[in-house]
Amino acid sequence: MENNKIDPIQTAHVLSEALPYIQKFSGKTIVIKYGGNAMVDEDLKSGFARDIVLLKQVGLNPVVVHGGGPQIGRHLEKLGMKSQFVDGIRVTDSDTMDVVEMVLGGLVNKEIVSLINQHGGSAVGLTGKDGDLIRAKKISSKEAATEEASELIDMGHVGHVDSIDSAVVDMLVQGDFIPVIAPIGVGKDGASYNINADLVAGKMAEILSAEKLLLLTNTSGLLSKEGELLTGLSIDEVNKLIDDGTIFGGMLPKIRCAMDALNGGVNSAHIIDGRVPHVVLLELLTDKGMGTLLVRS
Ligand SMILES: Nc1ncnc2c1ncn2[C@@H]1O[C@H](COP(=O)(O)OP(=O)(O)O)[C@@H](O)[C@H]1O
Ligand SMILES: CC(=O)N[C@@H](CCC(=O)OP(=O)(O)O)C(=O)O
Repeated sequence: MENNKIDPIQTAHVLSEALPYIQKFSGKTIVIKYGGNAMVDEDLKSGFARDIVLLKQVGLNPVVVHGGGPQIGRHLEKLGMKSQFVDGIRVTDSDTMDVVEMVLGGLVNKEIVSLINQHGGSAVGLTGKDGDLIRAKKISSKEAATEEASELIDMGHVGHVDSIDSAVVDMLVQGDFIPVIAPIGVGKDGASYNINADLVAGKMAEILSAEKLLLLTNTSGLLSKEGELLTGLSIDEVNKLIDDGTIFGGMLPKIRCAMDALNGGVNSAHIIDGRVPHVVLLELLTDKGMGTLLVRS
């Protein structure tokens, strides 16, 4: 009887608060990166899927790009395989690539698709191979090198986005489907590439001229060394935080891709806490700004 405690007038007020946002974002594309660390429990996953359906229902065009790093890690562990990371990027040999493709393109992608469809949406799952959506190029050892590393590491099947042909995504959006994209790219020779999901989401937002890029992760946003939430940051401020080590690990590709998306014309990028129920609705359709907002200048 939890619902009895909620003031109905307050509920109506919250619903009414959504109107200007629905009007502002109607017909606009919102790219939502759903990180593996935000897929914490069944209720959260189901709530996320429901919110995506709601966005579509009120006229926004959500495009989901998902990760699944922890899920890949768990499956590699079951198989007795180890992972090495360089700056938050997984070194991916051929055997690891097989597992990445199975977990991201299979398990994780289809779970999200299925949840969205259970809530009345029409989701279609894709990897970058479908419709030649994401062309990838292998990242070179030099590109992957960190300042501390004394030797160059071959990253194997790790790619960066060479180009995106959004035809298949455009077709799905026009047909009122919700695209759900796994971050696997295809090389010129047809080989699979493992691409950090943040990078795919950033480029996808740019190519689709998205209004917003939302990055759902497992922190309340970008934090200072003292643990305070930072927001309204410009590119210069972010660069300083990278240089002084405030931003590290998995946050590095996230921040870099958000900055690239802003430079590429996306209006705003937000790093938000995917562990907060309905964080997508809170960010998009209420007055309460969530997490870290990144701006061009
Ligand atoms: N300045 C920072 N603020 C918040 N998190 C940070 C920061 N620097 C590094 N991180 C790390 O980045 C992680 C988020 O990246 P990642 O684990 O790759 O998430 P996801 O799987 O959602 O992409 C956080 O959990 C945190 O450990
Ligand atoms: C090259 C690379 O590191 N790829 C990532 C792809 C998944 C991902 O990005 O998942 P999250 O968003 O949940 O971190 C990986 O193998 O973990």
